[in-house]
Amino acid sequence: MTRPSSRSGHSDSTGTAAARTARADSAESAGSAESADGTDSAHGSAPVVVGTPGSFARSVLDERHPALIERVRRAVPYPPALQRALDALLEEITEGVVERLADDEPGAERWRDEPHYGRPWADVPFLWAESYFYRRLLAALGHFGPGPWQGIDPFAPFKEAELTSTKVDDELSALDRLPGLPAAERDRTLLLSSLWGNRADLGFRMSTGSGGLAERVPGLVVDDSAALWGVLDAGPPGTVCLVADNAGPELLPDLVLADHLLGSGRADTVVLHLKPYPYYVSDATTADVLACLDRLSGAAEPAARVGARLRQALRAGRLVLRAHPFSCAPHGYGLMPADLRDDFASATLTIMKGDLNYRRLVGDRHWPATIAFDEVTAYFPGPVAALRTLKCDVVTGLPAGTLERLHAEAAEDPAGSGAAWRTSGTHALIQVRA
Ligand SMILES: O=P(O)(O)OC[C@@]1(O)O[C@H](CO)[C@@H](O)[C@@H]1O
Repeated sequence: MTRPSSRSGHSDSTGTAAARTARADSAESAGSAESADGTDSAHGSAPVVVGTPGSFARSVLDERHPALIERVRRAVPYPPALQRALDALLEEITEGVVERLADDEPGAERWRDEPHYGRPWADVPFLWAESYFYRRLLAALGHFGPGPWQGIDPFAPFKEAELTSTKVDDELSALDRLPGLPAAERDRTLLLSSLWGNRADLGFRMSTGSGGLAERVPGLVVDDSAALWGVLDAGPPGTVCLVADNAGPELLPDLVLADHLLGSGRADTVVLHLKPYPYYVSDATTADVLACLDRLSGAAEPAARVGARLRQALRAGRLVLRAHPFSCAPHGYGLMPADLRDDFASATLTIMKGDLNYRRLVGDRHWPATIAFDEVTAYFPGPVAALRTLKCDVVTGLPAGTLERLHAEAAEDPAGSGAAWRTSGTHALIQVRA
């Protein structure tokens, strides 16, 4: 069942978007350390990712976005007027320049002063272009209404197919092996399940050999998990902010991890940050959390018990859902508004899930892969961890030896593109700045 998501748009509580972007751009053009996304670095700022010909970003703009329009068109029987709006968007992103939202589009005023209109989509910051593409797609499909398509999630068919697959039942049944594990192994298993869930395949299987977690560990290029638990165990339980990424196969292990943090005394409150509207195809909204709770409650034990505890935690205010408009903003967290900054500053730890949140956390830039994670997250107002499978060019905090090994492996792989480890989802990282 697809629950209509709430009506909202990208609000900007730090003055107009243009003022922020102009300030950041001028800072960047002045060569100061502050970058267009607010991330500071002693190294100054690396080049912002744009759709350079032949780049991964360009393949997303030229191939993935047009393909997504066709997937959405096939999955939902939209009427002729919305089909025509999809046609117009497809033509614009493949042959045109960035156009404004229509003046009568709900929330258009928050995008009006952005500085990228009239430029080719490939020339503007990739993070901005992707975010704006999804906002334009929802506009084309009447998501913000008024009208019969208001609140309809165009990606619901894809999310539903993932969540109802029998593979999820198999994975959830593996939870029955958790109670028998030593506490430290339970911690590790649930953390790795949440991490690899970002690869959109549940990782509860604790067994080695069958593609279980042990087999995936070689793809872990940075593992700061000990530091993560160290932050959580350093004092009395407080608030953990879990910034969610994808729904279904990623959100389920994220929710199980949240239940574990609450149940093992690592957190007295978990604030689950969601998207206020459908975004990047599978990003999780409140409707997706409710669908996951239904899925858990309908599964065999112990998954059903986890679902019941999470429902109780929601009712008791120990699990809090948050859908801040900035979660769908086309900027890095370096430009986050004050209220969101306060959330993260007051948390024992903020856990950022997934590739997009990583890009927004460190800054969507071609950083040297070995630049310290602490350095590019120095602006962040509290302890922060990233759990992410690598699905784009941006990476930081790699030990030099690891980078050399990855380059050597890529060079030996005749089929490889030389940088597949950066974008294929086969590698992952757990990074912490305490
Ligand atoms: O945040 P997620 O879901 O882990 O990954 C999202 C993402 O990898 O998909 C896009 C390519 O389609 C990237 O630009 C973006 O970072």
